[in-house]
Amino acid sequence: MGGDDFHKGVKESSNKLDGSSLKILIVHTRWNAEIVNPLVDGTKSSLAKYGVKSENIIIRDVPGAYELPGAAMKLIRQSQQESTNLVSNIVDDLLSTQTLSDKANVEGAKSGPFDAVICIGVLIKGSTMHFEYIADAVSHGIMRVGLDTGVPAVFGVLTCLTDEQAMQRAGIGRGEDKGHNHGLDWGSAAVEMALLKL
Ligand SMILES: Nc1c(NC[C@H](O)[C@H](O)[C@H](O)CO)[nH]c(=O)[nH]c1=O
Ligand SMILES: CC(=O)[C@@H](O)COP(=O)(O)O
Repeated sequence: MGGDDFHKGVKESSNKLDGSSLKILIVHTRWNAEIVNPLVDGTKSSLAKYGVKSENIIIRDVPGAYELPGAAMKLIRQSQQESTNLVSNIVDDLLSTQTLSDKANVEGAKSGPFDAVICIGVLIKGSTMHFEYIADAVSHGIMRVGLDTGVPAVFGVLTCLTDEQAMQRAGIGRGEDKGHNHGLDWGSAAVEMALLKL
């Protein structure tokens, strides 16, 4: 597989997606950084293409893929708690004399909870069953993050049998055909799911 084969099933939304109001979390691994970093770059460029402001893209890193679901859950819960605290502060101010805008007005980055999370990592099969167990746990874990928090969670973890397979899917293949950077698809999926409504 190569070239256009990778995203045969990926279809951009037919709707015009405006991500300018969104706050997106990216959690990526430090394992296989030489492949993960291009995937993060592809994701960021896709988010920018849909209007997501750079100050509203929050990026954190973890050791490996196994840490992705826990980190995403922890950071989303923190953002939701901060949002709750902000609302209660505003209510307190409504009861006092302070103006609402003094509290609600946050310079720069958008405050409040994340609108989507993108978990990025690269698993490459070794000589034991470690790969299978991590891949299974991480895919179910990231699904749990989305379902338990209500924040759309994009599965940005490559599960590859060889380095070249991973490099191709990060758009940095060794041959003439560099492949397709799947981060481009993960960014658009995050924006589309963040904006999904009735
Ligand atoms: N082999 C790979 C790992 N292994 C490390 C685990 O993800 C985890 O960090 C460790 O077991 C401690 O909990 N991680 C990757 O992201 N990619 C690999 O290929
Ligand atoms: C995905 C992995 O954990 C894998 O790279 C570890 O390699 P091994 O199975 O040879 O220990």
